Amino acid sequence: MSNIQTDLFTKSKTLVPGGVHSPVRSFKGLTSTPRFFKRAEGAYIYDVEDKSYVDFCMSFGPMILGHRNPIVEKALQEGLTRGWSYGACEPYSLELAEYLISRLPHVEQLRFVNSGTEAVMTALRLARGVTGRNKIIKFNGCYHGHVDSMLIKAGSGLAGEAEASSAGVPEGVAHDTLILELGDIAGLKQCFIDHKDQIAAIIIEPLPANNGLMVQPKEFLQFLRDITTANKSLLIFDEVISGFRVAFGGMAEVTGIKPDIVTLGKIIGGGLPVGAIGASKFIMEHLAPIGKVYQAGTLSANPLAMVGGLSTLKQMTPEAYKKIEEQTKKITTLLTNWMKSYNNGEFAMFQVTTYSSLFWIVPKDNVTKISDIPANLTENFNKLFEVMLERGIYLAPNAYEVGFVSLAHDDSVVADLAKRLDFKL
Ligand SMILES: Cc1ncc(COP(=O)(O)O)c(C=O)c1O
Ligand SMILES: NCC(=O)CCC(=O)O
Repeated sequence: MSNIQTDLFTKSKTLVPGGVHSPVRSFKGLTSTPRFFKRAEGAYIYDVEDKSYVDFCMSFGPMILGHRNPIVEKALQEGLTRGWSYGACEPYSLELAEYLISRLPHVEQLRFVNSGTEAVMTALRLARGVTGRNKIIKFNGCYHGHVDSMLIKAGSGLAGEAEASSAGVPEGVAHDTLILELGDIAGLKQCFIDHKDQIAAIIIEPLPANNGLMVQPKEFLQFLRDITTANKSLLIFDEVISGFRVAFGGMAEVTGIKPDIVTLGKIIGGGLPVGAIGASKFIMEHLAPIGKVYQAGTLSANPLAMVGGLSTLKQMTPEAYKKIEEQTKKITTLLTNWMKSYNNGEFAMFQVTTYSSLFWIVPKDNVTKISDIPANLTENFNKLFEVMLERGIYLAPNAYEVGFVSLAHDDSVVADLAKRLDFKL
């Protein structure tokens, strides 16, 4: 590692806590220090010394077309000439809203915010406002952004920690979050008995992808739908990662299960800061200015972000989804075979769990809940990560984060990946 990178990190640590603006960038537990990147293009990201990396972090998901997609870039350049924030009504959010609503059968209205975290924060307040109840059920290992009440047994940067919960969350807030294990049907039934008429909503990542990739059986999601309906509680699908990633309509489309409220983010901004809450007109009209649930934002529905989102989504055709899944298969097969043969089987314990264009490198198959995750995951992942980094392959720097493939990961990138791994295709 060169001094240029370590010097930047040293400087960064004097200016920013831990040297990072988000903990999952920090290379915690790794031998190397964070790479500082100066530009990105297609499937590649380039550090300040101009070393290229095949990027499988892809900004943690939004860049489904790859970096600097020319159509998005042109739309953004045109957008810039119109000014980039008005704090007033504009037509660009209507176009994006119309595009989304016409394709999401469970959404009649939506509201744009600036991040997935804001979307979840609003969804929870809305669920409470609609039902007049306070308690929310969340699942161990699911991450819903850095909302106080959701930072209890959360995933992402808290995954794998003994407590997996944040300091600074008042007891009163935590009291209203009920934590269950994924798949625990008996526990859920009991919970609805113990807290009769108090549960506002169940929130779940219908494809949990923040504690590794813990694919849930459809029957479990259907059970959540049924038990919430039976108890007049709401079902919130947090599709910040899975929305427009696994299919245009996310896991709601894949499973045919309709949530009452959906939270969106990442891809719907195409790499600019956007989140959204969507639901029926009845639920959404509980929001101010019509309803009594307050929600607001200076930069909400930022015109440039709206244009970034729409120009991204318009390129996600059924063929595009087919293509990205084909490329993911090629990449994960290559990685699996390489790991089997590398250095006398040093990484042979790993396999690659894949769902659509997401993947997770893990020493076990069929992980559906936290207790299935092998204890040796981080130790082995950290070794693998360093080898990959050295060879110019950038995974998210944490064993519990998933890998993201983009449409820019074409066959030439797959061939280059093989070359970087010294692996014959
Ligand atoms: C499922 C899920 N919900 C919410 C969030 C929070 O989104 P943001 O980081 O944009 O605040 C994330 C972020 O990774 C997420 O994966
Ligand atoms: N899977 C977790 C994230 O995407 C969050 C990224 C961040 O908080 O920086």
